Amino acid sequence: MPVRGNQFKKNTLREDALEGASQPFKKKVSEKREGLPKFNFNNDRAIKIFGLFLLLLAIYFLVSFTSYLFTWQDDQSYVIDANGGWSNLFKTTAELKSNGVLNPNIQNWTGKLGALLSHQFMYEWFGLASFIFVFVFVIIGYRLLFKVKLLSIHKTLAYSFFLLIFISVTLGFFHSFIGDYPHYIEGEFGYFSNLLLQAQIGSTGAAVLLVFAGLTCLIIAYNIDFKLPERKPKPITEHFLEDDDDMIEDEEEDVLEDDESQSLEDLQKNRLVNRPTLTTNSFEVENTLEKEEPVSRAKDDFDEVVNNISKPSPKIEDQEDLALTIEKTEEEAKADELVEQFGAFDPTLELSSYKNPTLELLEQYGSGKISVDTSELESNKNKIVETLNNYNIEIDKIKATIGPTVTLYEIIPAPGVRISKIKNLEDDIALSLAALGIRIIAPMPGKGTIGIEVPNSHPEMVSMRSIIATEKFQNTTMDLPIALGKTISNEVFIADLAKMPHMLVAGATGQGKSVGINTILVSLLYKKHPSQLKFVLVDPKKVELSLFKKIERHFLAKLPGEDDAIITDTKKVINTLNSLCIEMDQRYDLLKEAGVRNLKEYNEKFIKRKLNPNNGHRFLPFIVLVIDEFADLMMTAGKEVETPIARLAQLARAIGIHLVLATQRPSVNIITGTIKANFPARLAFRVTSKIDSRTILDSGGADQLIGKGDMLLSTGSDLIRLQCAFVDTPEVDRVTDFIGEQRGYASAYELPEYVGDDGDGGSVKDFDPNDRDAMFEDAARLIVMHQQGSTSLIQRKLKLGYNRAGRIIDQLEGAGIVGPFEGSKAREVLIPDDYSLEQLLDELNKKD
Ligand SMILES: Nc1ncnc2c1ncn2[C@@H]1O[C@H](COP(=O)(O)OP(=O)(O)OP(=O)(O)O)[C@@H](O)[C@H]1O
Repeated sequence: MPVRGNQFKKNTLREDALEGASQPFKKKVSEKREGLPKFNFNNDRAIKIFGLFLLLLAIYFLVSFTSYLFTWQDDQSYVIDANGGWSNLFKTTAELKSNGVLNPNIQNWTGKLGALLSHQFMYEWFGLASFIFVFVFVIIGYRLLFKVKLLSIHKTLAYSFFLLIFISVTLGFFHSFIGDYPHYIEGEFGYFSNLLLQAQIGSTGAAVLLVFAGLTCLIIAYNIDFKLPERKPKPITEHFLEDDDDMIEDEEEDVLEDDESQSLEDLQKNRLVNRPTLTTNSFEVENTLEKEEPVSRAKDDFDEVVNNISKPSPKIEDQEDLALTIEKTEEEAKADELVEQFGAFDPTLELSSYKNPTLELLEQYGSGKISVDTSELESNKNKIVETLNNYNIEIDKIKATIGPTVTLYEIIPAPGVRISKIKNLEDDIALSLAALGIRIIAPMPGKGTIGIEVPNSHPEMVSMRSIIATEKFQNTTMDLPIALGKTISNEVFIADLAKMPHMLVAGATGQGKSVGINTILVSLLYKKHPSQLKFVLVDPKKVELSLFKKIERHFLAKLPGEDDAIITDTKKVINTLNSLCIEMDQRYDLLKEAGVRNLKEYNEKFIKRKLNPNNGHRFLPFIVLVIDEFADLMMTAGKEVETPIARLAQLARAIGIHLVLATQRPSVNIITGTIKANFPARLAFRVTSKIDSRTILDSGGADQLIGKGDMLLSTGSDLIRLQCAFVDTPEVDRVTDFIGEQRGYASAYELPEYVGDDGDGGSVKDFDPNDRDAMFEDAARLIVMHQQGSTSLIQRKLKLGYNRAGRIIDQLEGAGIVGPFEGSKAREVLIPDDYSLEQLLDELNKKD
């Protein structure tokens, strides 16, 4: 039975492994876990306790049933129904005696309860087949307590149920030939079932039925073949046959003797070859747990199976079975074997105890119901009709859709009225309705109507909580769902940032832009696991995004060696953007190697263990770059910022890097043509001029919004008016606290290092022996010892980050210790042994 690695690697071990590693963190957690744990079914502890209970119950049943085989006669007068049965459990000796119990001193090794239980199961129910219950309890209990799958629970239950009945009835069948009374061999169930069967179909019928049931079960379980013995071709002469047989026997004996002479040695060798695979298996599993590295864990799994696969597979003996077998490539076979052994790779396993923020952290503002009274609707309708009539525009029909901030009046003009005429009267209509924020949509896309949006006199706030709580959000299958708010017809609006794939956000100061960005970030935090998503946050104002600092070890990405995960300095922004470009290029290389087109396919392949982590493959989280005040950056750095942003926006879609740029000043020198062209999704809060609205949306309208989260979302073709979900700073604070207090990764997600134009970037040609990494020699020895030029080996054994290990391998290449990068294969090791390596290292040291 293969060991299910993923099961081994569940919480318990990991948390133990962590104990030594991060004391301060542990302290925090224990502080948090004051009070008694809640017991619900999902509670891991409750499951373990239940598992333990089942295992102990199995032992109790086993002892009680076994003891029953020897003591049933002594205890019989106590357990039989005629003398009280189960009710005897609580009776005193005197009462028992008066009930006719001959021997109140119970002989069963598990006491009165055991005697009653075993009588119930063995005599009254299923006889000897009752031992199956012990087996079932062990399988389930073991699984729940140790999280190790001995057998499939479904199959165990199904087969046990069948066997319980089958064995009981079969034993009853045979017992019926010896005696005509129920016995603990088959139990009353087996006995009476048999009586019934024999009465209906006779002994022969019952026998046939039992054989049929038994064989059917075997066929279902093992798909056994029924083959008649083959007739051997007739020998030509008897004499020849005898000689031949002798010859064959002699030969076989020789072979056997030879075998014996070899056998001990061979056996030992075989054991040496085969055993370590198994022991490494369990050992490595634990080891990787301590290291907490999902990539190296997957890699160890991979290595093992490569070992296993290279072992000769058992010979196919039955040549005549012409069943069609579909050949799998070696890669696929490897992947299948890995999945079979360890289960699919689970990126969330490293932080398996991570909990998404709860709904209670968010505030419920307002009643959640829209309150627009009919008099307001009526008066607005009359004003619209009057105004239009003043301009000789006849209306056929008018209907209102009430939204949280505005009400949409849809008008069907009388035949012959030109739509452009109404559009031209926009300002006049707004004036006569005396309301700010009127927007005329003529015509309504997809409908033959004209829309007039009129703000409600009492706008309803849309709280983030009310959106997050909806089924639509909870059940969404979007990759990066952002709960933007509600539409004009009061429907929850959720967009997928992964599909957008980048977004420009603009709005004058105080109109809800910062709230909008928080809404986007919080939505994603409610939906994603830290292993699936990383934010790169740029906040030149230094205050807006500072709350997210707390989730650095969970959700933030930063440059290696940086202290602050939230970037406020322009120079660092440029480095980060370029670093993201490198990450993008690396991801493209990985995708190319994996032969897939996008991040989703890549990760699916990785999860199915079809990609070898030895070749640098890793689970790729989405990266969302948020720049809060883009205008500031463009003013100070211009092209230096624009170029990488444009590159990322153009190319990063497939590899899961998405950009959200926000600006107060949506002028053309900030939102340049290049940037605009690559940001099809634009979100506009109220802006101060029509020109600004055109810059951001390519149309007017944003200047006529009413502020406070009233916004327009343009997704290329559509323009949708939305009321942004409101999330206040204290709520964001609570959400980030909730996440920050949980166990996180050792550090933020490390982006590739970007050295800038003047740096050397660790290139081979620039290898300088004086500028070697401190771990250079250790890495060299490791590589030569293993004769395997792999970055991940260095990463794993020396416990280094990916980037540093990558730099060291480049330096090793520069020093001539490993060969150049060879795509999917590990690099060639150019130094054959330790001795040659030490000589080379000496030489390098002399050059210092
Ligand atoms: N979705 C919303 N629903 C209700 N009120 C909102 C909403 N968004 C913003 N507001 C109100 O508007 C105020 C200003 O919002 P916010 O701080 O987001 O503006 P801003 O555009 O980011 O301003 P600045 O650019 O100066 O930071 C908030 O304090 C809140 O009172």
